[in-house]
Amino acid sequence: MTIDPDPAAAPGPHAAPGVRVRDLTVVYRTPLGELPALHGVSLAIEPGTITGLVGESGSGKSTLALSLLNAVQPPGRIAAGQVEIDGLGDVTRLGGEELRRARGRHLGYVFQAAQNSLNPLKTVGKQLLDLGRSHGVADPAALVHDARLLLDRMGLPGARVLDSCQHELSGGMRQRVGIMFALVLNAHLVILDEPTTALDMITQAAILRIIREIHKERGLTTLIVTHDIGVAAEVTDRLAVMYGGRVVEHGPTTEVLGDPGHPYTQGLIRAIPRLSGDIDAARALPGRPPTLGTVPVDGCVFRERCPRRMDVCETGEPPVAWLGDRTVACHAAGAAPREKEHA
Ligand SMILES: Nc1ncnc2c1ncn2[C@@H]1O[C@H](COP(=O)(O)OP(=O)(O)OP(=O)(O)O)[C@@H](O)[C@H]1O
Repeated sequence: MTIDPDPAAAPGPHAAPGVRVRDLTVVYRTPLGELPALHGVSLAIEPGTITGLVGESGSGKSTLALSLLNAVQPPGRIAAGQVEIDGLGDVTRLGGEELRRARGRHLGYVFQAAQNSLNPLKTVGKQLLDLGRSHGVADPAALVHDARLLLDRMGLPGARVLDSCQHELSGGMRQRVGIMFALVLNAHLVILDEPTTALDMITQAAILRIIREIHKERGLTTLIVTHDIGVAAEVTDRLAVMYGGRVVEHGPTTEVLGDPGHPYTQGLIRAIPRLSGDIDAARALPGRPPTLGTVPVDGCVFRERCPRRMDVCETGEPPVAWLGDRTVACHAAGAAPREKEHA
């Protein structure tokens, strides 16, 4: 595919960008006032990796993913912090035309609601050409060719899908169309929010494999949001675990899942039968995750559900401790022998 040169495009065409999120706070306006969905989040996404964002519903995964595109919508807003992306700078300061061009060309994305985000009145092919035009693609035929190949690769009849409108496609087909749109402009930072939730297990496994292949072939940096630890285990190199608007653990996926350092990660893993190996050993995490209105203001946000709660957890925000290559935000991390997965 040929794309006109973009003077604002600083990174080399094949450079996988790194991302540094610093002290990011995002608030939503609620009847109780503005409340933080992300509270001082810092996270470094390494170039060339597939990073997974995991955590229960409401932990802030989608809000963080949207922040990387500076796409948090009212009643939400980025209240503090930066999102520094190699080649783009601090995207929280981008707006208007600069931001529009960054999305699509540099930042490919598919949001959670992608199954329903197509224009119902236009064929997929027409929408593809609109996308190409709005991003200055010089060779529309090559764009269509690339899109068809991507769709074929994901097990869809590419030519027919391009000629179809949204209502002619199943939820799983639409989801794959969304992934195609995220990849077709050759962006080097790709953000996929729950990319495979509408797919059956076999198709899901195939799509995850293809996402990984394309990630490698093109030298991408990829962020995948999922509530499914199995998906994260299958496809990611690194894992960031979120709870109550914080990243509580972050590191290589094999380490985070193999020897979780945060009591919340330990609980998440124990709750999954297929990783625990024994269905009887799977135990749901007691209690429920907090909502915006119930996240504790002081101390550790996880303490109400934590089996290792100490006095200091009531008042002190947990410091970030390094465990090898990993960060763990817990007062107890490293202080005592950790629970084993089946303990
Ligand atoms: N438009 C909004 N208005 C008010 N609160 C919101 C809005 N969007 C999200 N929130 C709140 O912000 C918090 C984080 O939501 P977010 O969608 O980022 O979490 P998530 O981990 O992606 O959840 P899920 O897995 O259910 O998508 C939640 O408490 C949610 O209720």
